[in-house]
Amino acid sequence: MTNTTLQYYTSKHTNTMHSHIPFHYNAMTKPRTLNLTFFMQDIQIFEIFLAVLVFLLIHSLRQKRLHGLVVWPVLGMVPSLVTGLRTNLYEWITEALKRQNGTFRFKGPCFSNLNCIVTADPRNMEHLLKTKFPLFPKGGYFRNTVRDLLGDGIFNADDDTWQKQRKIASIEFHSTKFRQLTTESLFELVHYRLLPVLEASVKKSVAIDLQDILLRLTFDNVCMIAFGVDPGCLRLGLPKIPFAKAFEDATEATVFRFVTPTCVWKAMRLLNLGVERKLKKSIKGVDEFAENVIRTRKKELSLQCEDTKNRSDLLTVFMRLKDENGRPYSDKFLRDICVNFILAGRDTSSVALSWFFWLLEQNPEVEENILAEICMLVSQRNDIKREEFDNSLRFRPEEIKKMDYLHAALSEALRLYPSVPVDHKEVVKDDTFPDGTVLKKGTKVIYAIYAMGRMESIWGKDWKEFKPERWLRDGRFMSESAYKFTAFNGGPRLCLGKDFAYYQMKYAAASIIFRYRVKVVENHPVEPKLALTMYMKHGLKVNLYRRDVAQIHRHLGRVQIN
Ligand code: HEM
Repeated sequence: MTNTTLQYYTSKHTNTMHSHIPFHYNAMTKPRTLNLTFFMQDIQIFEIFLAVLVFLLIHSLRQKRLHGLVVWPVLGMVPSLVTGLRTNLYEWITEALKRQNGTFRFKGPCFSNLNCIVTADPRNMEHLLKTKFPLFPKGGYFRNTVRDLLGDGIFNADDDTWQKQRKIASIEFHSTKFRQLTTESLFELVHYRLLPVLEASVKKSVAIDLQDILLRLTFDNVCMIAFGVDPGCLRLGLPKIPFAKAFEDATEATVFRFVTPTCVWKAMRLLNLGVERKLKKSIKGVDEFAENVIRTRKKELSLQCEDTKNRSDLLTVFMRLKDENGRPYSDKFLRDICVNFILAGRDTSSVALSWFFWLLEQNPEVEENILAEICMLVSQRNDIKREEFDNSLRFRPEEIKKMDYLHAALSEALRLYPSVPVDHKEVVKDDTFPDGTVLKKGTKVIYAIYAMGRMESIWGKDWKEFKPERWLRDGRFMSESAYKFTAFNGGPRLCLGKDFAYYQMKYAAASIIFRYRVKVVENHPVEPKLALTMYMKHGLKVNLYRRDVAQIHRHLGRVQIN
């Protein structure tokens, strides 16, 4: 660079915005001249950098005002999402939705599969789940991502394949025989397995992971309903069960696909690498178990054993039926049906119960009210004396059904901590949401169930409070619109197991609360895990203490005893 050029730079910079920068030029010293040149170039780069930064800042603030989140060039909203992932993603979504009046468009990099509409607006929910139901199937993206594990089962199916399964399963779920199966299997599990495991921990004075124990309970229970087989996860010693482990690994590895670019996980599957290798292995474990049960059941059915005639589990029900061509359903289809029901009922009730017990500890007045309701109901029995109310008490189905306050408390826990925190649909035809959001064919829609339970516009100013009373009118449980309280989905795809889930949760909760006080271990961290279901990331470590009989009798004393 010549001196003239240098002078040009010098005068430009000293005369304009950088006149404040100290600058000494000595034409006799060549190396100094060079240093100076670089220094000046640095200043230019710095200027450009500063200008870009200011531009980005103004642009980002404008975008944030428009979209609720900062939109970066190329990366879109991904940097904000990373912040959410490092803290609590569900809270992050909730805050973004609150800023944007219930709906926002998430913009990811154009090459990613992250672009979607996120909503928590009840008007949109009704539109999505009921009014325009055919326009919003699960869609190809979801189906392809979970097909290896779920096949063509109810969770993963749309249109005719879904309708067929839904119809048969719905008839089955409402049949007397099935209700009998669910009540009896739960009774056995609670009294002969759950309570002995809990009592053992009390005797040894050791803390237990209540979430793990409840997961074992619901896993055994749903396997009895779907396959008619008890895997025996919930037993003293809490054994490792290969099928349960394979199922857990397979779901975790499948979830991983949602956060991996499609081409990447497909390449990994092809090359049998990493998580995909684990997924393949665990699906093999699930399949082997299913094949074995299906083979044995077929044999039993062909022999017309007396035992099989009374079976009302889903596998046996579907095995007795024929498809539209008059042929028995294939083994693969039977496997898909059972695996999907296990997924649906495996962890949803147990994680809901875990959050419920955690909330209960912070709201002792709610626990007292539940205990009072239980005592009031059992005191109405005319075949038992007050002195006989002890650990051996077993609730009757009609008593469980009448536990309105407990029902309300569980609904309140599900409002704040829904087992399925977010769900997804795909748009198959251009449409517009009632709130004016334009939806193009192929757009993914995420409905934020967790956020919906925390909207002041839906639940009022006291939305933060754990308040079962908000569900009660004159002491009776009053359900809320499925498009405001979306924990069980709504419309034609409303959770099929909702009634059973409430019965199961109420039975297990009442049986525990009647006998024990549940105390969370001091400083035990409680936060949600990122998964399809809202697990507690570190489980729920608790100590159990036998309930004081005097406390039970105090409640009983307040009600009329026969
Ligand atoms: C607290 C407990 C439960 C909650 C919060 C819950 C929630 C849900 C939700 C949100 C869906 C919609 C999922 C989707 O389509 O993406 C669903 C569907 C379903 N649930 Fe549940 N569920 C619970 C327990 C159960 C249980 C115990 C069973 C069965 C034993 C069950 C069976 C089903 C089935 C079969 C579907 C699919 C319905 C369809 O697509 O037509 N659920 N559930």
